Amino acid sequence: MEKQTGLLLSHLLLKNSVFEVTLNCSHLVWKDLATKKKQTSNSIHHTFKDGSFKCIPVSEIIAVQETEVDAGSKDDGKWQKMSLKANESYPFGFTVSYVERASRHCWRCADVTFHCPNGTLCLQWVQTIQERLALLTNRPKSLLVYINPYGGKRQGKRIYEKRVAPLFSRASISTHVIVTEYANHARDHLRTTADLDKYDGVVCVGGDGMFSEIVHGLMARTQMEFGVDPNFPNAKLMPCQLRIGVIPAGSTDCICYATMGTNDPVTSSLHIIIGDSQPMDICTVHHNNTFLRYSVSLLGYGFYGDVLTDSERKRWMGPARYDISGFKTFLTHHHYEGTVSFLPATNILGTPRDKTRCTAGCYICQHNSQIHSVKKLENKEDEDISDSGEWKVIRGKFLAINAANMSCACPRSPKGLSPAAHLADGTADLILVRKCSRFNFLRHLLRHANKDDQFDLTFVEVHRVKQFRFTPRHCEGDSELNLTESGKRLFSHICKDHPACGCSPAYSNWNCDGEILPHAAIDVRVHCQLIKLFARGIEEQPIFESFHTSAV
Ligand SMILES: Nc1ncnc2c1ncn2[C@@H]1O[C@H](COP(=O)(O)OP(=O)(O)OP(=O)(O)O)[C@@H](O)[C@H]1O
Repeated sequence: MEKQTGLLLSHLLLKNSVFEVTLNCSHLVWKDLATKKKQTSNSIHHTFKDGSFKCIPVSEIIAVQETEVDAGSKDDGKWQKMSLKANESYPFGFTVSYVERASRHCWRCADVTFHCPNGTLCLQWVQTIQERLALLTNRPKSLLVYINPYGGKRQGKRIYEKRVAPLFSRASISTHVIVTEYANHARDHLRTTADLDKYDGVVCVGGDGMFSEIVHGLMARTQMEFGVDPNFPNAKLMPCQLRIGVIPAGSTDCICYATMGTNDPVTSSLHIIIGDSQPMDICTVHHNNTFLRYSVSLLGYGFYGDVLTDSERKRWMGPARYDISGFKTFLTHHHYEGTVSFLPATNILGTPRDKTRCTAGCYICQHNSQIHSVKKLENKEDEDISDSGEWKVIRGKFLAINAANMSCACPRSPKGLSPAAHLADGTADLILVRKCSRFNFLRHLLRHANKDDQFDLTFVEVHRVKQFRFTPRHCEGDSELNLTESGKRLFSHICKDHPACGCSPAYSNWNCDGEILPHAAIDVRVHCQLIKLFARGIEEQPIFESFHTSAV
């Protein structure tokens, strides 16, 4: 065995074979000595699959610990077949737990147990790997965890206890767990009493609503600490320091799909453990210079507002309520009149019609956020916003007005509302679906799930924006309308209560990340990278296929 500048190289026993095991600053590699010759001549993928060669980044090692050699025989039947001689020659063992990629962006925690000829060597391996892990300062050591026991199928507590807590414990992460007792419990605790200095991150176990609670709590706390008044629409909001982890246990889990490509609790846990970091933009929503809410994923007026309003009355149905309310809202086919004004995002990379997607290490997010940072440093952030000449105004009748801060992909809509939207580029995609026939609207909706472009329709337009405003017609300074205002409001309620009525109500509600806003007239502004998640964006392909050759 040699140890040179942080590198270990040993011949260790793995199952029945002797492997050459090496550790350098960035990778742990093991090769079956018996098949080493074959590896150099054959396809590396083949040798990878048969277990005779493996290379893992140190950054994806979860933990390492000494192992009772006898324990190995319980794990793997093949071990028992090992010759007595080999067993006697390698009486010490250590187990490395690491991230392994499964299908559909899912990650698993895999274990490999190496057997050593002596205790000193075994200890040296364990200590050296632990030293390397200790150098990874991005990993959380202490987490504050909120569990919503009523999200989704009410499995939050069970998911955490059975699938997440054991992984945190294996990675030696300490946790303080709070099971929420009422809606907004987590938000209020974070905003006021939580001792945030004690933690390296906040984890929520629940759905998108629970994530939104955490964002609101952390954002409120951060702005309070820095003396920023969020009621001021042009306030320069301060970014939250603590990263947020999301363990999916909700109905839609849009945030997990957008940031990890799956809603698998183990995958989320592993992203948290290895300390991944994915910045995200946040929208502020104001009404008449009063702060209403933050939005992270979707703001939807018209169709998506009506679906949410209806589905909230059907909470008892569980996740099925979205399909039923969606179908019902589609049939009612209401349109809404109003004015949309927006500030297009200019001088940046990317458009909503791009074929490229926001993926792990997204170049567009990096590039555009740099432009934002430079403007911020030069205090020129508001230059384009104050230039009223750049604002565009569209007045009309709309079936839906959506602002997507991310693709909003989920199993119901695999491409998402805006497939090319970015998580952290400082913009949102504003999608306007004008009044059209029910058939045409169905064509648009169906295109969210097939290969056709949902924006390539005459009644649909999409704009990448930094800021937008919506004023429903009944709120516009129109004297004729003002006279009939109260009558229209009453009329709209009658229509909403009786969906069979053919006419459209005067106004819809805004669906803000699954919450109904109390006002239809809103001002929205995108803030670049205000929060960070324990995630890395969706990986395009299993990275082991690209890194293994250089690492060997
Ligand atoms: N103990 C609790 N009792 C009642 N409501 C709660 C509790 N804890 C959290 N909530 C609220 O429940 C709402 C829904 O929770 P959550 O987002 O976890 O699940 P969901 O709505 O089923 O999933 P999704 O948001 O992904 O559709 C949230 O808005 C949250 O504020």
